[in-house]
Amino acid sequence: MSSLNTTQLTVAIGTKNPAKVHAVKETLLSEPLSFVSVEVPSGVSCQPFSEDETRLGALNRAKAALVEAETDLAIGLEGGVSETETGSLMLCNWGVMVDKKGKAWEASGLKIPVPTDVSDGLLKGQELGTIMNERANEEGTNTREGAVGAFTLNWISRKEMFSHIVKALYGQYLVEQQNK
Ligand SMILES: O=P(O)(O)OP(=O)(O)OP(=O)(O)OC[C@H]1O[C@@H](n2cnc3c(O)ncnc32)[C@H](O)[C@@H]1O
Ligand SMILES: [Mg+2]
Repeated sequence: MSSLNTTQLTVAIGTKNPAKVHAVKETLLSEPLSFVSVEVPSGVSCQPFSEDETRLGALNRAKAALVEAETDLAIGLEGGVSETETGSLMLCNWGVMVDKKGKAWEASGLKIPVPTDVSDGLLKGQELGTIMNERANEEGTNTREGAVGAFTLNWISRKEMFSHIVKALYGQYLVEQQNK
């Protein structure tokens, strides 16, 4: 595992959701980076319903956060669902990192089937966050363990899942710095 061999860089995170913010900060803790989190629009629907829409949401967040916070780099993370060929739903998650020169690095994360009782609600137009809160009988599950936590009995948390994406983004960024 390599590190960034340069002076301190600033990184914007395009959300205030702690599950995402902590995923970025904790994963990149040892790097010469400082972070700022900013609330930005995803530019897609509240409940993205395809890989492409989820990926675009992550890209839009990254671009908007870079402009808003005027940082060297920015990261956008977005959660959604995608439909399989047989009509069932999968949780899907995307991340995009951008720099000031307009370069972008992207990665998708874990995909896991959505149980039918949850997908029934999604297909009726309900948001995943709302369904998961009702199921758990508490608010804000999307800021903690998330749906992926509920579907795996917390063997994988939302933060951990996004952390994997952040590693993939940052690793690709480092490869490009090395090849310069
Ligand atoms: O504040 P932001 O960054 O928007 O955080 P969010 O939890 O709303 O996250 P997304 O916008 O990326 O997620 C899109 C939708 O999918 C829901 N969602 C996605 N993944 C989820 C998860 O693991 N647990 C609960 N809800 C999730 C979420 O509530 C939104 O309705
Ligand atoms: Mg959201």
